[in-house]
Amino acid sequence: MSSILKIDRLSHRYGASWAIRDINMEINQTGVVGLLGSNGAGKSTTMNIMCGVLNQTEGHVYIDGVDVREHPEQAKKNIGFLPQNPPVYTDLTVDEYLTYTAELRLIEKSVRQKAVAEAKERCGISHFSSRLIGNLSGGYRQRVGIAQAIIHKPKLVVMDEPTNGLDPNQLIEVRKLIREIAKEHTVLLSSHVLSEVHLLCREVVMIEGGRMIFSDSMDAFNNYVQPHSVLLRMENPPPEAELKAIAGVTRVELLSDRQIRIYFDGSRDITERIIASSVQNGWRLQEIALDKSLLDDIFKQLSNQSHQ
Ligand SMILES: Nc1ncnc2c1ncn2[C@@H]1O[C@H](COP(=O)(O)OP(=O)(O)OP(=O)(O)O)[C@@H](O)[C@H]1O
Repeated sequence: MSSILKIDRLSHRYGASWAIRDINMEINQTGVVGLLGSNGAGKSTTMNIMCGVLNQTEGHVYIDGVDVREHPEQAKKNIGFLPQNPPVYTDLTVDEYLTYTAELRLIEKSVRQKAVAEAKERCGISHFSSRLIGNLSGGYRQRVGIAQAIIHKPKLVVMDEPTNGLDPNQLIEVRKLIREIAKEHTVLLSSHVLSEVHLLCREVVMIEGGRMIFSDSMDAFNNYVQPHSVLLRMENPPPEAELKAIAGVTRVELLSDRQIRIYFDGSRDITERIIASSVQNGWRLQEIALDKSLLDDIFKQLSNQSHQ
C-alpha cells in the first residue's frame, strides 16, 4: 500500500539561494504531524510544493503514491490545503464560497450541496451559511478555510500556520477542530510555535535553514524539551560536592553565593530529592524552578547534532 505522503530528497531554490535542501518525509497514518521551524526555515516552501502550488527544483512528492508534479490533477484529489493566508473571498457568503470551491474540486453537481453541508457541519459553521465571509471573526474565517480544505474528503490536509493570529479563545476552538479533522484525515501543519506543536501533534518534523534536523515521535522530541536543569536559591548552600552527591545530578554551576544551577540526567523526581536534602541538611531552600529549554536552544542543539 502507498504512503499517504512521501517526500523524497526535495530541494528548492529561489534564484541562486536554496530555500530547502534534501527534505525526506513519509506519513502512513491519520493524526496530526507538525512541521516545526523558525521564520524563514522553509516550511511554506515545502508545503507549497507538496500541494502543487510551486514546482520544486529537485526531488519528488507523492500523495497516496501519485507524483504531484507528474500527475497534479490526480494527486490533488487527495490533498486539501489551507495556505498561510486562507484563500477566502470576503465578498461571498459562506455557502457561495464553499459551493465555488466544491466546483473547483470537481465535485459533481448532484452531490455538491451535500458536500458543502457536510463540510460546514464538521467545521461548526452551518449557522453562518448566508453570512458574508468578510463579516466573520478571524476564528470563523479560519473554519471556512478548513472547510474548503476538507470538502472533497482528501486523505491529506496541509495547513500552513493555521492558528497564527487567532485570539486565545479562537485558538482553543480551532485546535479542537483540527484534532477532530485528524481523526479521519492526515493533517500536516506548520508552526513556529513549539507549544502549538506540543499540544496538537503525534509526530514532529523540524526544519531549520532549509534542512531537516529532526523527524520522530512527539515522545522522542520531548526528550529535548524536557528540562535538564533546575535553578535554586538557598540561604545556606552546602559545598558543591554535597549537591553533586544527590542522585541524578550531573553538574553544579555556582551563579552567585546563593544562586545555583543544577544539571540532571532527566529523572523527573529531581526536585523532590533536592527539597528533601535541603530540609534534612538545613540548606534553607527559598526558590526552585525547572529551566525549560527554549525553542532556539533546541534548534541549536538539533542543528549541531545533525551536522556532526
Ligand atoms: N518567492 C520567494 N522568492 C525568493 N525567496 C523566497 C521566496 N519565498 C521564500 N523565500 C525565501 O526562502 C526561505 C524559506 O522561506 P519560507 O517562506 O518557505 O519559510 P517559512 O518557514 O515558511 O517561514 P515563515 O514562517 O516566515 O513563512 C526564506 O529564506 C525566504 O526568504
